Amino acid sequence: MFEMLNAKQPGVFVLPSCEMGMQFWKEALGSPCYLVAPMVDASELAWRLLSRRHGAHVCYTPMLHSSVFIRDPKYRKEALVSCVEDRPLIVQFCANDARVLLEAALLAEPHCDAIDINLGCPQAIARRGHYGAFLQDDWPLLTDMVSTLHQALSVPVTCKIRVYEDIEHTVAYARMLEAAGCQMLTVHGRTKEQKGPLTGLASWEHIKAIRESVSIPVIANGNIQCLEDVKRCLAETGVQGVMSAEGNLYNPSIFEGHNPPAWEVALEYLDLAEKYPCPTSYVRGHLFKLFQHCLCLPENFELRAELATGSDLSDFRSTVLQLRDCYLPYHEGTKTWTGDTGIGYNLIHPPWICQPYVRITPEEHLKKLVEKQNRNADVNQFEEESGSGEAEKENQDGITMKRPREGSVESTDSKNMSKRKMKKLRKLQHNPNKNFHGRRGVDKCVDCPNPVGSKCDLRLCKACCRIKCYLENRDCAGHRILIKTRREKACEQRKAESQSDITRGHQTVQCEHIANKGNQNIRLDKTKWEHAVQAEHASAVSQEQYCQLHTEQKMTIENDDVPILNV
Ligand SMILES: Cc1cc2nc3c(=O)[nH]c(=O)nc-3n(C[C@H](O)[C@H](O)[C@H](O)COP(=O)(O)O)c2cc1C
Repeated sequence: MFEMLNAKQPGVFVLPSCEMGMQFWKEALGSPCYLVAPMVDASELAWRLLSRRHGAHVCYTPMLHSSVFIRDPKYRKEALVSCVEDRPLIVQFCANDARVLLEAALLAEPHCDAIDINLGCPQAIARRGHYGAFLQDDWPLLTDMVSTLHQALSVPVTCKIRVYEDIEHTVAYARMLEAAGCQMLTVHGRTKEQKGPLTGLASWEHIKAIRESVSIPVIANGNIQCLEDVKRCLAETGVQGVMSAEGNLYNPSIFEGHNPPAWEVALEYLDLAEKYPCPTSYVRGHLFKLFQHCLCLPENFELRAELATGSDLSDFRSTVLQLRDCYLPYHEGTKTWTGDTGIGYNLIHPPWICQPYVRITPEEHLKKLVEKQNRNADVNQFEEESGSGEAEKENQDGITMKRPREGSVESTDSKNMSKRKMKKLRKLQHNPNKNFHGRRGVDKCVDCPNPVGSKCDLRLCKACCRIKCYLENRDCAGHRILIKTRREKACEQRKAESQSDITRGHQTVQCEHIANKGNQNIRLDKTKWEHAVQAEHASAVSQEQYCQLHTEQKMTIENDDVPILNV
């Protein structure tokens, strides 16, 4: 057998990393086939233990931030809670610096069986932080990170990746990681563009191609909703194991091939969460997923609100027990379930049974979007013709705006707000926390039942205060809301710039380019946006100002998730 020198213990010979990988999968992990994915806010200790009781062989921690992990002992303590039953355990980090990652991994290695690097996160936050799937084209950096861990750690380093569209390129990527010292590779068979409503199906073809080209163990991820999918995936791709995320969240017994009533696993989970506490938001998130179909039924809207506002485990337990009391007679057959959920789609099982969450396909999503746009266009045309509701008008800057209905949030001072902010404000205005009935010693906000900000002169909660400040152009020192100050600052800056007539003609062209995009959120190239943030204090920078200040720079208008400049 081929052997090589061990850098950690000179004079000792070790297996090459590919063979170490197989040995690691067999001996340290116990030849696992069923793996529970790393999941932010969801694969916490209590959930991992529940999943292990129901067939999971290996679990991952949620993704941890390597740089925060090394500098913040509190984060470290809270992020890495485990116990003896919680093995084999893989700790996942995101990172973009080999030294920082190594420092974090050295702190975590005594508590786990391997360190995983997240190379699959496709979210905007990963783009901004430069980690996850946004590192997939920086092969020298990845080689550095993987090889640094491989040489210095006493536990193996593993990676979780997404695929490229091109199979050959994907295979080359996997081989590069293997050569750098990665000892197990989890392949999520979707590209980094396949996310949110465009998630679609994962490609097992890509996973199979990787499996056939590397010698380290490969774990398949994507399209796993039930045990039949697991078996099919193992047979079709030849991988060593299969990882589930959403399938596991909606049915923690997925690997047992069992679909239990939701209250059974929910009560078991609540017991575990009592023993191994975690933030209530995680518990609430799990219960919402377990009872997703029941909570969509109109007769359960009150229980749904109860779950949304529950503040401790006893509140959650009470909601679960009420749901159980409601559906147990149907489950036991003493009452007859008609099978009509009235929620507009068909379920494989009755709604109280844990079952997969089936997303609409990207094609359906796009079709719906087009239909919605057409409907909106019809409404706008009707309103314009009849002179009612929203119609388009031009503001002083020549930007086309929707004319708002009177009395709505938009009606007062909306031209400075982005669509996203408007949506948030509208939501807050219409959905204050109606279930807050006041806590002892805490006054209610003047405008809604939420608790008042203790330092707010207006006697409002933060959400209402922000709305008031937007509408009345004011600041709130207590809530540290600086709307008036920022607007004034922006105004002064604009005035100063309009006095300067350098490259005036060029500026006009650029401004038109921006203005022609209407009052939509315009997505700008990240580095330029960051430059704008640093140089001109983002919140005070409008698109127009940005444009004036950067006339020479060619702006990229992207169609992807990057920070948004608010007008
Ligand atoms: C709630 C949630 C949190 C996630 N957090 C992480 C994470 O921390 N690290 C990671 O690599 N992937 C994360 N993912 C992605 C999953 O690990 C997995 O790759 C993806 O959901 C596809 O698997 P599935 O089809 O079984 O859901 C997360 C997914 C979900 C649903």
